[in-house]
Amino acid sequence: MTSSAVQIRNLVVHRGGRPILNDVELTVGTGTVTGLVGPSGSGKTTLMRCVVGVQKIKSGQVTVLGRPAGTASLRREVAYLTQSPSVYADLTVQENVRHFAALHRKSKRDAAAAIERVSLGPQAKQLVRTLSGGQHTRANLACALVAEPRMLVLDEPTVGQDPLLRRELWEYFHDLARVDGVTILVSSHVMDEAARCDRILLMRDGRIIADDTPEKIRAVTGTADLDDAFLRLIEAPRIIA
Ligand SMILES: Nc1ncnc2c1ncn2[C@@H]1O[C@H](COP(=O)(O)OP(=O)(O)OP(=O)(O)O)[C@@H](O)[C@H]1O
Repeated sequence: MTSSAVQIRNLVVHRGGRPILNDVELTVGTGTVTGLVGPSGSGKTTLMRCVVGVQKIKSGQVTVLGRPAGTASLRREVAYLTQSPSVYADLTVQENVRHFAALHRKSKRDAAAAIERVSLGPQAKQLVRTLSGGQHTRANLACALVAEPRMLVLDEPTVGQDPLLRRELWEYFHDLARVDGVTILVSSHVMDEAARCDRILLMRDGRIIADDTPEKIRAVTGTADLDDAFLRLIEAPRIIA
């Protein structure tokens, strides 16, 4: 039986007095990898913040793993990787990951495994502030992974990563989904990454304007290339409600 990890109904969010999400409806199946794409400012981060439960909403419902988003018990089950890394700059990678491991009652071995997962073994004893941008993001990811969350919400996790690491991270995300049933919601600006998702949500002006598999999105727009497909959808005449 496929259950849903996320259910969003009639979600409206205003920020700075302006509507940012407009009546978003969404169901995300458990153990799937869903990609969130769309122009800068279209509302991807805001939608992810709603799922994590850190965004004030104007109206609607957001249910995550059967509970209202933001419920205290979800903090251990939903990990959120933001665009601004939240690891401690003056601690080493290992100290950071061990700290998050302890918060989630995980062992030092779990911490070491998470560090290996993101290929930071050689930098384990390095202070976070001396890491490169891509390494910094991976240190943050290791801190999220060590909790073994049931849901991972990742805001552009592969920014600054080289192609080999990007591929490894995506393979790992898919393993987590398929093998462990982890639900993954991930934003990206890179279309070849979006193509790796089971399903793509394309946002424009705070609405989901396309929601399908990469193959179907290509077919519907009559293009072989996802970049072109998205441009066609983004540039299509706006629907007047
Ligand atoms: N604190 C805030 N106050 C007012 N407006 C905000 C605030 N945070 C975000 N916004 C606005 O909300 C809109 C959506 O922002 P959001 O960060 O969700 O977009 P995004 O699709 O994730 O963009 P990007 O791809 O550039 O990260 C933008 O127009 C942004 O300027």
